[in-house]
Parts: sequence; structure tokens; C-alpha cells
Amino acid sequence: MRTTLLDIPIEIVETIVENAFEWLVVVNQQGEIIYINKNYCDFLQVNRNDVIGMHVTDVIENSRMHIVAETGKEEIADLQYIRGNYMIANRIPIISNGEVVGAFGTVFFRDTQEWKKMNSHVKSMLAKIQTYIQDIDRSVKYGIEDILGESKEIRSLKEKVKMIAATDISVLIRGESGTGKELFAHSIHQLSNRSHQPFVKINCGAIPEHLLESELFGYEEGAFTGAKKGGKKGKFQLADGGTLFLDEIGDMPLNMQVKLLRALQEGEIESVGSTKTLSVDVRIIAATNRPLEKMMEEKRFREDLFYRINVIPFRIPAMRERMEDIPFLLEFFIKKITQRSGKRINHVEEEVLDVFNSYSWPGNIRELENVIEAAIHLTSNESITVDSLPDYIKDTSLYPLGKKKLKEILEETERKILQQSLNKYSDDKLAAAKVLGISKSTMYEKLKKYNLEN
Ligand SMILES: Nc1ncnc2c1ncn2[C@@H]1O[C@H](COP(=O)(O)OP(=O)(O)OP(=O)(O)O)[C@@H](O)[C@H]1O
Repeated sequence: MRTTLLDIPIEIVETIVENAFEWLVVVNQQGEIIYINKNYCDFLQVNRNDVIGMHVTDVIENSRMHIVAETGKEEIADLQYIRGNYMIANRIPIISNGEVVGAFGTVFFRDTQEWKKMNSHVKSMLAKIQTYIQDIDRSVKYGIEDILGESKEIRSLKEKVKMIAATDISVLIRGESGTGKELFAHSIHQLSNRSHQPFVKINCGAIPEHLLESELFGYEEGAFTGAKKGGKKGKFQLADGGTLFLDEIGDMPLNMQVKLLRALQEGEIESVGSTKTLSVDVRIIAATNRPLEKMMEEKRFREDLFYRINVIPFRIPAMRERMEDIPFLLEFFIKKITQRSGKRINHVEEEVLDVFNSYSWPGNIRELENVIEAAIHLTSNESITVDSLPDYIKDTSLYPLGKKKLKEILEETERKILQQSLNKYSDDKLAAAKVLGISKSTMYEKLKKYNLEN
């Protein structure tokens, strides 16, 4: 193999590549990084020696370099989201003796000012089209394999999903916020016979009352001032043949509940401003964290609608009811977040799990994910420690009553405090005993009991 490029000495080529405005990465056929330039490492906040040999997807989020190294098909000017920025990426296969042996990729940025302008322009455009994407997106994001957890409750819910998915029966998913109601709704749709048809979501609590009817049933041209030319399809029409996910159904105003019930019972809808009825075929999955039974007593939720949607009740337990799932979720979220952020975590302090197990998780899995994300960003090394957890988690930790006896809790606490004092006084047992207000002999007794002598 030649070692110079057009007779330019290799050192000069190296200087050019290292300092190029573009960021450069080269992978072998297995998708492992064999070269990455310094500027790219600086942007990714990684150490070059650490990442050489790693799979490119473990270092650069959303990378497709390994795919190009496999297919041999170049990808030019592809928009790639890295560390909070949209970049333009080019990926070129490297061919030697007629065979694809790897790929090199460049990520383009020329003038940071210009790039910032372009980046925020792309972000605002994407935000604008997000609502339309949701309307036309026929696929669901999650499947049953994305539901993590080995607890009895989660395993039996997953079985239930498999049993009910194929039927067309309405499902009402109950559970606190952040327990995974939407995730389960996706899974039911994905396993149903309607999986190739649309899954359409509407958040009944987030849409102003006067717009909810037209959002659900659509409107005709000229139905009201500001109505779009040609009218607009409602979620029922968009979901025709598929599944309509009515999120936060407990927040639906009473007058809309009547209209919804009619649509469900008759399988027909009427757009706002139209006199014609349209047949629609949708499966309903509804979700709420509201106490519907109490709301029915108070006449805030219609009983007939409740019985129509609650054919199969489905209750997702709160996080604190299935603490045994925390280790799985912790591992999963660390992987997900580090892949996205490019940060590396290779150790979790044992006490972190103790704190997690003692906290009551009112925000459930969503809160757990946020806490892990915060800890990953707050840690200055590659380890998640109790110190990197938000204070409120540590301060309000509650013991999961019913799981441990008082004696065990006291012993665990005693052990933790002893350990903490030894750490603080660099294993000086006398200093630790003094600060804890116990005698030297009591200290030694306790250290022996908890196996902390060394
Ligand atoms: N069992 C699980 N395994 C993995 N991730 C989960 C699980 N349950 C929930 N999540 C994740 O937690 C987050 C919250 O889930 P989801 O939006 O489905 O909750 P929700 O109950 O619909 O919340 P809300 O009532 O606030 O809309 C999502 O990022 C989801 O992917």
C-alpha cells in the first residue's frame, strides 16, 4: 500500500486531516472506529485512545457508518442529530480490490455562527411539522419488547397484552402518570391485526374544549372562521382501520363525552359543519390516571361511556409497587442516555440502588429516567454515585414499608452511617467513634458486626 498521497509526505496529510474543518471518522467493515480526528473527539468530548476500536454507534449517536461499511452505499448530505445539534453528514464506503473494507464519514460545519443559525432554523421547522408528522405517522414507536421489567405484575400485563391484542375490544388503561400507559397502548396496537393501519393519538386533556370536537371528528370547509380551505380530517378518520388512542380521557369535557359515546356506539361520525355521517372503523384504547369511579359519582364522567370503554380494564402498577424492576430500568436508561449524549458510565455505586429503593417515585418511570439522566450529566467521572443524584431524592427517601422489618432498616442505616464516617475520617476508627459519640469498644463491636473492620 502506498503511504503518501500524490507524493505529499504522510505528516502533511496527517496535519491536514487532523485540523480539517470537517470532522472525520473512519470505520472498518465491522463498524469499529479505526481513525477519528481530534476536532471530532473534542466535539464529542471523548478521548481518542478510548474510542479507537469501539463500535461507532457506541461513540456517535445516530451514526449509520456501520451500515455504509456493510452495504457499500454512500450517503450524502444526510441530516444527523448529534449532541443536541443537527449536522450534515456524508458517509462514503472505502473500497479496496473491489471489496468494501470500511467507510469514512465527515460531519460538516464550516462557520459556527452560520451553523448555529441553520441549526435553530432546522429545529424550528421540525417543531412546526411535528404535529403533521403525528397525523400521518402510521407506525408506532414501541412494541412489547420495549416494556422492561421482570416483576410479576409486568410479566402478567405483558401476557394480557398478547391475549387481548388480536381482539377489537376497547381497552381502558389506568395508571399513574409516567407508568407506561402509552407504551402499553403502542404494544397492543403493534400486536393487533390492525398493526399495518394507523395508530393515532389524541390527548383529550391538552386540547382546548372548543377545538376538541373538530380535532376528533374533523371539520368541513367554511365550518367556522379560520377553518382551513378544503376542511380537515379528524382523528377518527385518520385512525380509520386502525387504533385511536384517547389519552387522558378523564379530562374530556362532559358534552364531548356524549358525542364520543355516540361515535363509538354507532361507528359513525359527523364532521363539524357537515350534515353527512361517515362510517369509521376504529379500535379504542383509552388511558387515564383520574379516579373515574369517583368522577362518575360526582357526575363528571358518564357511566355509559365508562362501561363502553372499560371492556378490558388494564391497570399498570406504580413504580413503588414493583421496585424489583429498578435494576433493569437503570441499566436500560444508562445505555439509552449515554448513547444519546456520548457520555460514558461504567459503574453505579451500590448505595444508588439503596436510595432508589427507598424513594417513592411519584413520577414513576418517567421520573426514574429523568433522575438517571440528571445523574449522568452531573457526575464528573464515569460512575453514578449518590452524590450525583438530585437532592430531593436523597432527602425524601422513604422506606418501602412492608418490604423490610424495622430492625433491618435500622441496621442498614447504622451500617451506612458507620461506612460514611470511616470514609470521611480516612478509616481513622477513633476519630469516627468520637464524632458518632460512641466508645472505642462499641465502635469495634459494630465494625465487626457489619464486617467493616478493614
Ligand atoms: N416498562 C417500561 N419499560 C421501559 N420504559 C418504560 C416502561 N414504562 C414506561 N417507560 C418509559 O417511561 C416514559 C413514560 O411512559 P409513558 O409516556 O408511556 O407513560 P404514561 O403513563 O402514558 O404517562 P402520562 O400519563 O404522563 O402520559 C416513556 O419514556 C416510556 O418509554
